[in-house]
Amino acid sequence: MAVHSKPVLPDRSIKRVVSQLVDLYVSNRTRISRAVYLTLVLALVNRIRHAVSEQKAASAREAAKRSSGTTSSDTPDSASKKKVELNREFFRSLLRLLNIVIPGASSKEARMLLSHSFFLVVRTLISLKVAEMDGAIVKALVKGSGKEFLTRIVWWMLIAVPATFTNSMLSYHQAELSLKYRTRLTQYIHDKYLSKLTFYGISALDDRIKNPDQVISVDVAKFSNSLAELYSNLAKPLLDMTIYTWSLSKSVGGEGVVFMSLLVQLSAGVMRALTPPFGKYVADEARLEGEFRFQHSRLIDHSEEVALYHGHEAEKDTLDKGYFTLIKHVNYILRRRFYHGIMEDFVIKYFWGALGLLLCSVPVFFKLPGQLGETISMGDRTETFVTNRRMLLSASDAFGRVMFSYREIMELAGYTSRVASLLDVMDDIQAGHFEKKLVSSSGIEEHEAVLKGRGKVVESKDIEFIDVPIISPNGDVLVKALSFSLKQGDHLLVVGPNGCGKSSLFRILGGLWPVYGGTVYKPPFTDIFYIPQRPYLSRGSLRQQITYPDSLRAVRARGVTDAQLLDILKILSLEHLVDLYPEGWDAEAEWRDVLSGGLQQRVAMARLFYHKPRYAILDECTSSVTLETEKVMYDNAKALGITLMTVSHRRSLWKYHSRILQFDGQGNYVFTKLDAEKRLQLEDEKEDLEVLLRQVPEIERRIGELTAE
Ligand SMILES: Nc1ncnc2c1ncn2[C@@H]1O[C@H](COP(=O)(O)OP(=O)(O)OP(=O)(O)O)[C@@H](O)[C@H]1O
Repeated sequence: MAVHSKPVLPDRSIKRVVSQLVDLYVSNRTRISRAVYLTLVLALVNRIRHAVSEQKAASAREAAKRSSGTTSSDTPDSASKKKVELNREFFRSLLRLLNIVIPGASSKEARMLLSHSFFLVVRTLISLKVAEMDGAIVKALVKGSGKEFLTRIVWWMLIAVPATFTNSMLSYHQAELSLKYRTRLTQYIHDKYLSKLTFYGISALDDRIKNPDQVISVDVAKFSNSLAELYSNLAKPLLDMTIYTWSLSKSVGGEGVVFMSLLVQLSAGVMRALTPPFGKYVADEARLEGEFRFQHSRLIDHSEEVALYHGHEAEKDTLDKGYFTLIKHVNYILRRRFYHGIMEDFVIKYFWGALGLLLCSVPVFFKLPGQLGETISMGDRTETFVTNRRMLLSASDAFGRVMFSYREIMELAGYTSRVASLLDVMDDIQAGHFEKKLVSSSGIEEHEAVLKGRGKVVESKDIEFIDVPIISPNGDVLVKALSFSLKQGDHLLVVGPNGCGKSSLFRILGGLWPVYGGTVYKPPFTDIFYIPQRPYLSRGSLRQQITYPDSLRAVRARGVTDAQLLDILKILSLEHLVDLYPEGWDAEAEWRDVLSGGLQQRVAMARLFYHKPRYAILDECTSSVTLETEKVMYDNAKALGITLMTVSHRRSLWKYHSRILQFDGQGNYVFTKLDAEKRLQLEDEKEDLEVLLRQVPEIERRIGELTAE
């Protein structure tokens, strides 16, 4: 007897335990389902809380770092080459840009986003309804009920009206949002870029941003587009996923959905790990595009010089190199996208599709508690299947789009990094912090220490430098400590060999370069006018060339008439310019090409006569005009009471000055009164002696020959 009972007992008890467990599960199914959902939601909330606190800690660390004066990555060019990842840095940058493009809850952008979101919800609800109607149509077909079928078709057509309107509205909103973001961002950048001489600092004093033009014109547009697109591509699928999964779980059971979601999550995790860093690729591509464009604009700017040198082959080499570097990179991205696309397609379309079908079959093969049970007819079963399948397709499509949007997010990260870097660098420059590759000659640490120092700038009527070093942006010390003073009416001549720092002195005076030490007393910026060797001719009318940077309204506000402007032109024998084009003063042209070098210098002088500043810096600005014109220019400038500060190698200009600052190119200088006549006489004598000295060997040789004879 005992022989029979031994194997049967455990079997029975296992069966009993299993059936008890199943009963227990079925009776508590709703509660278990809720518990599973609750656990998932809690885990999600916890994760978000953790991420937010991490973000806060990182921001605090960064703020502390900034206030202590160090930068996050002190290597030059770090902004353009830094890693692009979905990390804290990305979210910080994105948040900053979001605050700019959507400035507040009541802004136009926020309102449009709200209305966009409304239409996104409407579209999902319509799709849900369509899925149900789909099932009902098939059910009517299976049942063979023609009347019901036709009624359903009419409803189907009716729902198409709001559906198509919603779709068009979504596309319109997306394009409009992208445009609005771009406008906000461009305005913000323009305000910053063109204030406090930031545009100068970016190109001359800092080398982190190579092509600000590319970032402002192209990358900002791409960022705005990408952001607007991503919202639709992310918000809609997320909403779809939630709503469809919820509806599905009602008919196929919550556990099934949770189980499938876990599988999908797992495969998504694997996919993410295998996704190449597309964000970095995009940032690199944008940088290479910028460099290629820059090479082209250089060629346009210097076309005449290149043509005269017959330098087209050399330029072609440079352009080809730029282009092929870009194309090599783009090809590399294409190849990575190809392999990634295969994997993405397989997982999203086929693997998840199969999982979906399995899920849809649940109500067909298994009887779920709460279901209608035996009363399910063929038509109902078909309807459920078709509706579920449709919802599942939409849900998996939504999930697919969320997954695909990972790549879009990475691309957004690329543009975010480019645009945010520009903003960061502009902030740094406005705060007086520059990063530039230092000269490698010697004592980089010493240079770094000097570059960190700051001198004092005091506004005053006269000009005075007290122990001010002249240091180039890459740390080259041109003069260790310069001291001189200049009263109004003391005309100063600055001389010295090339590269000794003559123009740099005026860059400090003009506020372009920082004062690294000592004290500078100087009049306000508006009292000093600068004329360079190659005058800048702006885009615009002839009148604007004379009055630049004053606008027509400013000219009229000053009470200056065209007749007065013509008088200025007459002084410089430029009155014929007004007759050059039928439009006269309003004629617009590319003046840089229309006017010769000498004419351009005369126009620049006319500008000086119009502005009549207290001080004028004349940096080799008469190199292309005749001595007579030069005389007219200087005599008239002095007659207007302008104190002149001239950089020139021309001796003919000495007589207009009473002070001289002479650099020797070795870091030394002399500042004295200038008696032009005496100095000219001395220079003449010196030159005569030098000629004699050069003849001495010849004379000695001749004497030797004569003695030998
Ligand atoms: N933006 C810049 N970045 C780095 N170095 C610069 C920059 N501008 C000028 N320098 C350097 O500073 C030094 C002095 O230049 P500066 O223009 O003052 O010379 P200069 O005495 O006026 O010469 P020149 O008579 O040839 O005009 C040069 O070696 C130049 O290369």
